[in-house]
Amino acid sequence: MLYRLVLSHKKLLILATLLSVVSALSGIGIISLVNAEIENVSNPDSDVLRGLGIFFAALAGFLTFSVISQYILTKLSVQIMVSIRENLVKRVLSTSYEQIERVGGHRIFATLTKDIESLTATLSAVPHVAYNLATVLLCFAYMAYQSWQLFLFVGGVLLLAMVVAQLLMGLGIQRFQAVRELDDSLFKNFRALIDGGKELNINFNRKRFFYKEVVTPNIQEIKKSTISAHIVFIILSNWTNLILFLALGSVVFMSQLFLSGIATAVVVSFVLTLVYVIGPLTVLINTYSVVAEGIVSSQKIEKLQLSEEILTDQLDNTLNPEHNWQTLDIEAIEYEYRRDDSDDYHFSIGPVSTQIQRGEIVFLIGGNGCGKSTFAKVLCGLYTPTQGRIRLDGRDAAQAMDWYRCHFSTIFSDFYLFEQVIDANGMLADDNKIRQYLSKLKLDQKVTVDKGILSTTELSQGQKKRLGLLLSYMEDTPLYIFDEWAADQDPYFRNFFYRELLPELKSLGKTVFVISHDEHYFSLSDRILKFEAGQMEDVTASFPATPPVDKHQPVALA
Ligand SMILES: Nc1ncnc2c1ncn2[C@@H]1O[C@H](COP(=O)(O)OP(=O)(O)OP(=O)(O)O)[C@@H](O)[C@H]1O
Repeated sequence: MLYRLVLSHKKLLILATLLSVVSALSGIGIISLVNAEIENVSNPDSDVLRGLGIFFAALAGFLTFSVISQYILTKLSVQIMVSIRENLVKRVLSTSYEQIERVGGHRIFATLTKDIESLTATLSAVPHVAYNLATVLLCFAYMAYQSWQLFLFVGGVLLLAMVVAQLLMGLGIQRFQAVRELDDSLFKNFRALIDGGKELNINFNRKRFFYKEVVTPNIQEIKKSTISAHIVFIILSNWTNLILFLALGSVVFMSQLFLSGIATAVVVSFVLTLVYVIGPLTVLINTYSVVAEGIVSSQKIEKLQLSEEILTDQLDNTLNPEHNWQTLDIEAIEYEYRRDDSDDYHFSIGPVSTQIQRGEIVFLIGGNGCGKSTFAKVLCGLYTPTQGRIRLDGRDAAQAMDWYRCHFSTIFSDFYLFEQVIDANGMLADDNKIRQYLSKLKLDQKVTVDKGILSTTELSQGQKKRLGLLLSYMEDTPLYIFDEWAADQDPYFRNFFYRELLPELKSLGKTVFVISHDEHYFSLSDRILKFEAGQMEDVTASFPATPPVDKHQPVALA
């Protein structure tokens, strides 16, 4: 991923690197000028003013090209950072719900925070790496030009440094990988800290246990692993510094011992260039650990198996469902939760076959854990059937999954309430219409709306579900799935749901799947599908369609 991102900005990168080379050349020009002028110090005939003029021209060139190249490279690193963020969000949006559920929300969250941060730091270092690498390489080229024999010697010493550095880098990456795995557990614990706030607050012993036995060991382990990873890079950095000083001293001593014919000016020039190169080399070495963390993050992102196929173009258009569909064929569908090696138990449903007509109210019933919600998730396309297929008016859902899914509006038990109310065209919905439904659902005293944005979603569980219903209404899809919607409602709204809402949706030609344990209302449905241990049976005939007498008055629809 790192590589792909850098490549996608290659034009700007090449331009900035070329400018870096020019700026580094100016730096070397200054050194060679100073070097030449050292020889003129004791020469009374030298043209000092000319030398000074060239010196200032080189300084101006150095400053101009350095500033321009670093400006372009910094701009580039910001662009790359924006690309990483957009790319990851699009990849998560393009990934199936099934895969996200399998990977675990905490891992995705860790990637969206931790890995984005590491990758951004790594890619922000690219400009500095390009600039300093260009300087280092040009300095080496300059040294080789001055004396290839002396350069061969310095090159040999630096090669030794690089081999050791490579080994240390591999070890450092391994240790950062271990830290990154521990970060996933930390994010899981952070999630428990927030989501389990009630339980932790009420039970002191659980709070103590969570802190002492769960979070603290996790944090301590991360501390140990992080230090052990950084030690590698500290050794690496000091090793390279040592080698540089070794090269510096060796140039002086080796030239005396083995290259006695070499001019003092060449040795001085080597020393000056090596001293100059220490700065850029130190910057390069210091970015090692940042680059290592970026590599680990990049590998981690690949492991999540997020979708590669990004919805770039599709996100510019809205999808329109077929409101006048007639039949939904469910043909021998089966679904099996992917086996976890550590888990002996796994659940599967099916084969399930049935045909649903437009405008039917279908109840999905059965005991806890028998597969109703699993079936509903397959039905609306959140899960891909492991066998069988679903056809809407003959069109295979698997061939146009996004289009198929947009026919459904769902409220599952772990639903999320967005503050933005979206209409059938995917635009912010009309305030007057929203207010009408807020009043109908008796939420107008609690929630207001302004330009399609709700004032709050902080409500009681039952109220939240009513607000969820409002969002579903406004989406105006042809099919609805309500997973035990009425379970949290008082008798008034439960009655409203079964006796007013469902008939109203039916009269509009909507098809509604209702997961319910409210036996009292089963007879209000057109079809009843009963689940038992993942198997489905049509039991409509067992529930005669005679509405029971209810003591609660139906709610008057606005
Ligand atoms: N994400 C998952 N991964 C693995 N197994 C799961 C997952 N979600 C549910 N299951 C298993 O599938 C089985 C059926 O769950 P499902 O939620 O479909 O039941 P249900 O009929 O809707 O139950 P309830 O009435 O309690 O809501 C359960 O035994 C559960 O352990």
